[in-house]
Amino acid sequence: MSPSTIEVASSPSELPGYSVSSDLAQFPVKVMLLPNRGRSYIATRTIGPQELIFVAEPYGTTVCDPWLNSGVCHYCWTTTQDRTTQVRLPKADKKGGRTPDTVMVFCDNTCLQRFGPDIAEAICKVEHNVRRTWSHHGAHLWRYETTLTPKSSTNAAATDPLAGTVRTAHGSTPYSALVLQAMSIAATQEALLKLSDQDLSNFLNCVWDALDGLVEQQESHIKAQTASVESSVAQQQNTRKQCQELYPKLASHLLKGNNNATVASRISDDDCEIARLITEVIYRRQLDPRETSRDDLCASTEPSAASIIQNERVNFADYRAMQSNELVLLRQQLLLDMTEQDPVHGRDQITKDFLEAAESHSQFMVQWRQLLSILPTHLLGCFYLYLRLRDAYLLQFVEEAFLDSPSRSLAAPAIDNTLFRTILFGEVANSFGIRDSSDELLGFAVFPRACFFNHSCRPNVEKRRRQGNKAREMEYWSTRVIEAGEECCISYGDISKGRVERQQRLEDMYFFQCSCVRCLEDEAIGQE
Ligand SMILES: C[S@@+](CC[C@H](N)C(=O)[O-])C[C@H]1O[C@@H](n2cnc3c(N)ncnc32)[C@H](O)[C@@H]1O
Repeated sequence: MSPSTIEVASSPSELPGYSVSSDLAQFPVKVMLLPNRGRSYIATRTIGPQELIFVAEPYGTTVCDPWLNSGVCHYCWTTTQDRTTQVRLPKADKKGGRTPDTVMVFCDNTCLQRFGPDIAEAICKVEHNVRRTWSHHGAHLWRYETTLTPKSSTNAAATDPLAGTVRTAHGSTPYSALVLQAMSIAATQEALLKLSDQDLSNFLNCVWDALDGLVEQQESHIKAQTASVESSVAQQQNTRKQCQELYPKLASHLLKGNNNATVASRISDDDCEIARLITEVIYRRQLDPRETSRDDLCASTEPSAASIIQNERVNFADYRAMQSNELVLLRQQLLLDMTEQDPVHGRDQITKDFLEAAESHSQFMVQWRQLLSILPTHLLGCFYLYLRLRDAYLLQFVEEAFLDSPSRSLAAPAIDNTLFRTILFGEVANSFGIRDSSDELLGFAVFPRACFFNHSCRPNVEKRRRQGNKAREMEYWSTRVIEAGEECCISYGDISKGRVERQQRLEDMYFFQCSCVRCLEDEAIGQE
């Protein structure tokens, strides 16, 4: 068995079906691989000062929580207080129900149409479910298929429904085997830190695949019930209730211990922001026919297909091509966990919660909890976010299955750990903050094709938001003459400090050691 892998290409042209579009070809830059700096934009000709050299459109966006209700447009990020033109979603129930909390605001219907009304509606539904408080109330409604086995069981995989098998490309693997495989790669935090990228990646694939297998097995029972044509009203209600309880129960069971304690609502505003961005990306990908028929399109000789590829707008292949920061983030968080008791993140309390394994009832759960005990708190937070999203999507799936008339809205999205990790760890250190004229952070967005701009503490390119109806896009302007073949760099934030402070900030926030010309010069003359 080999665990799933995340596809990270070293150059976009290595991706199947990925071609730099004619849109990109019009700009005087191209992507090249540079020693120790990865891929970067290089000038293809001499660029004059104050030239527009690149325009990027976002693929995933989110407005920060404090601004949700304030009139910041989810499409163009301008602020409008004109309630006569504003569109606020979700819309109030026509039957006169409670006015729902605003999740998205658009300047007007034009901005909504440009964003995509279906996607906006779907994001609002997901947000509603993501914010649902998890508690153990009513958890008895969820019953595992078989009786849980006692602690002494030696053949957990055969008898414990939570220790079943995971479907992989190479057949079925017991969850317990995946957990043991992860433990054989690293059984302590110190060992984890010493792993090569490849081994750490294998380790993470085992852990995430085991989690996926566990939740998919449980979800499949509910999905099977919704598929049953003869399901009576009573059965439907029961399925809905079971669905409502599945994820709180699983989270409690898998991440905290089966002690019937309340599963605290762990979702924070930050998590909701990222959940909205992930959902937008998932829906944009789902609506993109190239994602499902990319190979067919590439093979087709139809002019229409060829022109889609040629003129393609930013798409999920671009997103997938971004550098994933999963491994560096894990190492950073692990070090943080090991070196300091972090009162801000409540490490002690969370660890205690997660490791409350008093009621371990199977060999598998003992091993699973051992594995959890070495993972950084941050990763456990990612598990929670993942379960939250799967919960929200499952609720939507069940609601749709029982609708009397087919819904006009988008179908509940599908998600697995590979897709989730690609989106989440692609966003980390790759998204751009969106600020207003007074430098207030309004939200953030991922511009996949702009992610090839490397950083320099003496940049020759600056980014500006476009104006008017293109305000969602980002422009990149040269700040001086750039010679043909020269690297085009922006700055990743504040470059006003001394070398040591600048480099420390880049390492903490963006996980790399800056080797820009200014840093090298500063270092050569001993400038701190
Ligand atoms: C947004 S990405 C830029 C594109 C990236 N080079 C790639 O191949 O995908 C940021 C990453 O590029 C590299 N990078 C950017 N600026 C750099 C610099 N000044 N010195 C060294 N590495 C840099 C680091 O690996 C950083 O994590």
